[in-house]
Amino acid sequence: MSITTNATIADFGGKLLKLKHPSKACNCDMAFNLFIPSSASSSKPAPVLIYLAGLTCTGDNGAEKGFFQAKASEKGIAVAFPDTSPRGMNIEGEDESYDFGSGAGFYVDATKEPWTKGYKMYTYITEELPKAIFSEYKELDKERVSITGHSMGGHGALTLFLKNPGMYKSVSAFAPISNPSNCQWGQKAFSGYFGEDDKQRWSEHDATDLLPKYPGDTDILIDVGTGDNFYKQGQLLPENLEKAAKEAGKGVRVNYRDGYDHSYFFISSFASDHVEHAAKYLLR
Ligand SMILES: N[C@@H](CCC(=O)N[C@@H](CSC=O)C(=O)NCC(=O)O)C(=O)O
Repeated sequence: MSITTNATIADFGGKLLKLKHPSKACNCDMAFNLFIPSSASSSKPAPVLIYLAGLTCTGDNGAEKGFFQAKASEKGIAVAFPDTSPRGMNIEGEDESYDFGSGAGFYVDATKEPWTKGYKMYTYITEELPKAIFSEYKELDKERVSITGHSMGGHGALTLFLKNPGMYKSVSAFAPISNPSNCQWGQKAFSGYFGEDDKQRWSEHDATDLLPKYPGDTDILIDVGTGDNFYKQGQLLPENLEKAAKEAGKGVRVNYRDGYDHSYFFISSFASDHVEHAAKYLLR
């Protein structure tokens, strides 16, 4: 699987690569960004933190506005910033709304036509992208991977971690969609990608349902802004995840950040805390 380098940008002592590769899962070329710290080498490979972005985003948003690289460079951690959906599938309705279709893959494998044609972001993030990255970049360590994400990407980070015990060393999230089966964004996405009636599958991609079933302890870090309009509208529902954690005796720490909104100003303000959280597990 070949990766094309479209740009190499000096960044916090390391390099930010703008990349593209053919994806079988998504049935199209997928772009992504990859930050490699200067400390990474084939004899001392760097661990990787995956950052999953939210609705309307590409792999550029986190790389250009998230401010992860400062702390990642200091800690010697690489950061991968994938896209949020396949692109250009020519499916009717694909570009009609910001919260479904292009830019809104929800990190699931669609089971409902016509979305099965390429909306396989779960397989892409858990299998295909890591395979491509680790076969190309010997300076990165495939045994040490953590995951984080924002909003829809926070949902992705939490569910991929909880569905795959051992795949990721740690998880954290910024303003995650924490209980998608019970909010408008999640209901629209799951109805479209899985069908309205397949509630079992909805539950298999819902962090609040998955957490109690996770084998073992968790140490999940979440930040949410109290000025976040999507939080106020009930799209995020972190309290439901906290309640599930309390009942199941799992570790989830939600920091409610006074006055912060849903934007990259919020993400960049707390990005270093999330890299530190990943570092605790990636570097031990
Ligand atoms: N256009 C939409 C709002 C879209 C939006 O706010 N997207 C967020 C993620 S929301 C959850 O996944 C985002 O990260 N946007 C990109 C950015 O650079 O800020 C609307 O009008 O409501």
